[in-house]
Amino acid sequence: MTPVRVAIAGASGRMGRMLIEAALKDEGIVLAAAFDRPGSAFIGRDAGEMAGVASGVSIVDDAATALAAADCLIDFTRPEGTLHHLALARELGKAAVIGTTGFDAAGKAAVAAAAADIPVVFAPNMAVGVNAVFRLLEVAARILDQGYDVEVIEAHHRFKVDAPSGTALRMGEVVAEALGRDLEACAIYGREGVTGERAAETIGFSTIRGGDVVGDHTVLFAGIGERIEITHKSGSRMPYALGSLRAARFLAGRRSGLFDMQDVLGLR
Ligand SMILES: NC(=O)C1=CN([C@@H]2O[C@H](COP(=O)(O)OP(=O)(O)OC[C@H]3O[C@@H](n4cnc5c(N)ncnc54)[C@H](OP(=O)(O)O)[C@@H]3O)[C@@H](O)[C@H]2O)C=CC1
Ligand SMILES: O=C(O)C1=N[C@H](C(=O)O)C[C@H](O)C1
Repeated sequence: MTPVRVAIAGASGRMGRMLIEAALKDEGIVLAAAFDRPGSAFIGRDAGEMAGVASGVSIVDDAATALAAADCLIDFTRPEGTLHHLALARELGKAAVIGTTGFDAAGKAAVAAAAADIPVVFAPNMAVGVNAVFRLLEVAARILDQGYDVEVIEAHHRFKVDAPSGTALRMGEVVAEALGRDLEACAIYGREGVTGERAAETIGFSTIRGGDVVGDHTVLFAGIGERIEITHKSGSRMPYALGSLRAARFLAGRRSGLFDMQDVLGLR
């Protein structure tokens, strides 16, 4: 199969570096370009430098030039950056894999609109294990639909800027959907003061931030006399990177459409 040429946004970021390392080891992928924001101290440096490899690809600051050299954008930056890069990908007719989290409703709608013209994988977590957990949660929620309080607890490193994590929110959506609830109406984000007793239909979210925690997620189903916890713990960012490259290969040859990792993994 022809290798997929990828352009990696946010090349010097935690995920950007991991994606570059993974792309350089993957025979089905060509690192066509890596880019960062204008003014970044990393512009002009070899993209493989941080992985200890000479890639021959310099980090550039011109997203359009980077995308022109590629088949697929891979973007783990911030919502405003991603939407800018996605608009360029749309103009140039390139595919996009988006891992960025923290979008508001308008941002999500903009991603969906772009997918009318180009193929897009948009997922808050690219790791295979987390996507397996989404399915386990569906099953658990259907069985534990009476008498169990649902709480989503997540922990991440001190540098993370959005909360709850995109993964925690998706876990809440999966459980809410399985229980026939509307997450927007039933979510409780943190508690403080005299809150009163817990309302049965709510889904609670708790966020921990500290140190270098890569990403831990637990969904707790708490009943009277027993508790069930479904937990995923990330020990490395590599599973996110490998899932993203799998997503880039999945998009090859597709003309348009909005997909997530459940599609990529054939779990629908
Ligand atoms: N879907 C998934 O599987 C995963 C998703 N994520 C998500 O990916 C995103 C990035 O995470 P992480 O790599 O840890 O973050 P980092 O802060 O380490 O990296 C972000 C990168 O994006 C760049 N950037 C920031 N803002 C903009 C902008 N407005 N325009 C262009 N580039 C920008 C940064 O450049 P600069 O340094 O100049 O600011 C940096 O290179 C987050 O939303 C996170 O939640 C993370 C892991 C897995
Ligand atoms: O910012 C991170 O690090 C992560 N973000 C994603 C999220 O918000 O769910 C995925 C993973 O948990 C790591």
